[in-house]
Amino acid sequence: MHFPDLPALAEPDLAARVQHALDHKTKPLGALGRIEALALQLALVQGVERPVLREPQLVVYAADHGLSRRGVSAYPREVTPQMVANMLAGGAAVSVLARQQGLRLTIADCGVDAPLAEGALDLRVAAGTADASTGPAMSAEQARQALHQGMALVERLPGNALLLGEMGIGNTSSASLLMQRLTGLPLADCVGRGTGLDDAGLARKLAVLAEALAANAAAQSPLEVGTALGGFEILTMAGSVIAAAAGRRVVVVDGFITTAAVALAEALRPGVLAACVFAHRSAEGPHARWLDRLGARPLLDLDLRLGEGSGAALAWPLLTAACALLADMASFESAGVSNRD
Ligand SMILES: Cc1cc2ncn([C@H]3O[C@H](COP(=O)(O)O)[C@@H](O)[C@H]3O)c2cc1C
Ligand SMILES: O=C(O)c1cccnc1
Repeated sequence: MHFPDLPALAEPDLAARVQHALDHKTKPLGALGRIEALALQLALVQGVERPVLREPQLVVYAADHGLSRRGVSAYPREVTPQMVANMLAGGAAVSVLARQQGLRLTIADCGVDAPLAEGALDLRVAAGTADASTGPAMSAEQARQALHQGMALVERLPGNALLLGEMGIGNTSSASLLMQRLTGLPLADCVGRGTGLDDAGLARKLAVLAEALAANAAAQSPLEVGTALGGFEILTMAGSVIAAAAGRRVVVVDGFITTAAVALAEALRPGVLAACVFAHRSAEGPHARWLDRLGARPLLDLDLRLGEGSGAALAWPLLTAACALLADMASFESAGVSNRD
């Protein structure tokens, strides 16, 4: 499988110029804290001293999972198409936030187990994955198709920012399985309550996911692991992350499931992480641990555990603020403010 080359984002000269500009703004040195680091990252992603964010695209990647028939979620499988309809009708949390933040919202059906909803983008691979507790979730060909469609989608979208969202009952299970295989941590450290499982539900989820690991132990490479344990929405998203990073777009990562897509993308095409801004630390138990492993420091910590791209949308104004401050704040010199010695 061929993935595009990534631009070299670590340009020491550019980084030094942007840091110099930030250091000479009218504020105590470093006083805008992580907003300064964010501005620098956005400059490096775009390869310019003054990054400008244009036509941000929030894409919700939706699909069903064979595992959702095994009692791994607190909610039934039918919720996936129902929520897709709700998103398209404007009533989901992500619909409200996208509207409020001026983000264009695309609902990409990557493999929902229902007919294509009117208004959804058709990236359907199949009507849900196979049950990963008994074998691979998808075929190698399906994995390739999902990755390709994710890359092609980004190449068609305008703008220079991709905000990741997802919908798919059971997809915290797929994300947990990917986390286990990509980090090597014990399964129990990779599994959370998802939509709100109780203790008995969590124990059941753990047992089913242990079966899935055993059934797919032969998968070795990142592509094989994604094929065996992924979902169509997660692989499509991973393809989009690679294409976005290759095209110098910033990727705004949401919660646990989108982190799975980004971690898989990083395993497939090392370097994509440099283009990723992690919006928030999800309340899904293992998310904090995975972020640590990735060396990622999320912007927000709001106890969100929704997905859909809701956290990415909530963090969006911080990115636009970082660009505005870098572009428009006066320097000590231009404003005639005395700098420290
Ligand atoms: C009404 C509803 C709206 C949602 N929006 C996002 N999710 C989130 O919950 C699902 C993952 O959790 P699990 O693995 O436990 O099924 C995903 O669809 C995710 O986007 C929702 C879940 C529900 C029930
Ligand atoms: O962190 C997330 O994205 C998440 C957590 C629980 C359920 N759905 C999504």
